[in-house]
Amino acid sequence: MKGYTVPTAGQLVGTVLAVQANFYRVQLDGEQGIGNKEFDFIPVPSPQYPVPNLLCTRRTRLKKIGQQVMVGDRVIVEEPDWAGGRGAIAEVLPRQSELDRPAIANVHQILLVFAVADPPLEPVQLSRFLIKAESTGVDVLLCLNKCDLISPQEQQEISDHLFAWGYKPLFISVQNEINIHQVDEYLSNKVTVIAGPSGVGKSSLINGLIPDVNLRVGEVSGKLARGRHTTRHVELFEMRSGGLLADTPGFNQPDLDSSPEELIYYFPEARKRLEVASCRFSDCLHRDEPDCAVGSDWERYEHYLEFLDDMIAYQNYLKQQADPESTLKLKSKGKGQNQYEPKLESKKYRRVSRRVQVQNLQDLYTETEE
Ligand SMILES: Nc1nc2c(ncn2[C@@H]2O[C@H](COP(=O)(O)OP(=O)(O)OP(=O)(O)O)[C@@H](O)[C@H]2O)c(=O)[nH]1
Ligand SMILES: [Zn+2]
Repeated sequence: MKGYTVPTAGQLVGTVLAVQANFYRVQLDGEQGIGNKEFDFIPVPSPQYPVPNLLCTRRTRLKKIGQQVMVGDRVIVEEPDWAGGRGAIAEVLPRQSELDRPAIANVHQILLVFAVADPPLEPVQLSRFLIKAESTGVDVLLCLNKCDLISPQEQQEISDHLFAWGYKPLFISVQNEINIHQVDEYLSNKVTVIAGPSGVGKSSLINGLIPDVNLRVGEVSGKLARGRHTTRHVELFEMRSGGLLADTPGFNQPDLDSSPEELIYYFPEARKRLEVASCRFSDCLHRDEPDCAVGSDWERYEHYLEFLDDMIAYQNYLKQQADPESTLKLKSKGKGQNQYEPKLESKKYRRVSRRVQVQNLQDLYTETEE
């Protein structure tokens, strides 16, 4: 082992990879010494942490001003203790973006993974995930796994549909190692969140991208930031390519909870039309209004109408809830579909209450870290 050198010039900047009890695991930037052969810091890189990380506390000053530190945050680290692998976070740099589920700052892109077969590709479900991803405002990458299960013709058909939707999917096969290097390339030096329904091969893919992550494919436990009590745990994993990857807690149908007016902008093919023309009415919902610039002659129009109905129903529900005279209650029919029924007793909105529960856990988690 070589001696360790402490960089003198400039500040130490790094990225928060995980929050553990009262500590923040910070990966220091390459130019600060990590990855730079002149420096050979302790702790020594391990297969689990290819780049040495510092376990940091949060400066009292940050606590006083109520500055939270979240996974993905870019931070300035002071008082590095290289031998002990410790440091202190002195400052949080301004966030470029902030996702709430999972709670990660500065995400560059969402990698949406679906399978072309087994489970079958369901257009409405894919659309729903795409809409949810688009609504975050970060870039969306679409990977279609298990391409070993379909013919080139079938692949072409899917590709044509998705092109009409405004996407250019990358067909991959984790099993046959098709285009995996391409995924690695897309993710290199970026912060990516992976999402997608169950069984499409996310864990298998992550296994291939992250060294020694030891995911047990097809099992419930041992998964990357997933499983029974891991929904609130968020962590960025270091990829061979230098990128950082976070998994999302498993969910099959993401909630569409933005406002109905925004929905159209989450469809790239419709958004394109609105970039070159305007509807007659500024509050046009693009259903049957006269002189609508969006129109109905596009493949996903039916999806749009379905999601719009969901969102309007959800908004009405929220209004009803605010009204103490409310007589409606929401019943989830599963698969993201909701139904409003006369309220028998004053119960809380189930889906919201579940989310509130998770949020409370998250708050609790953050609080205990203070
Ligand atoms: N044919 C084929 N099967 C694959 C491929 N990739 C993964 N699988 C299989 O698909 C099944 C599901 O894979 P997982 O990696 O557990 O899927 P997941 O998306 O993580 O699923 P959840 O953990 O439920 O969210 C496993 O049996 C894999 O072996 C592929 O490229 N081709
Ligand atoms: Zn319109």
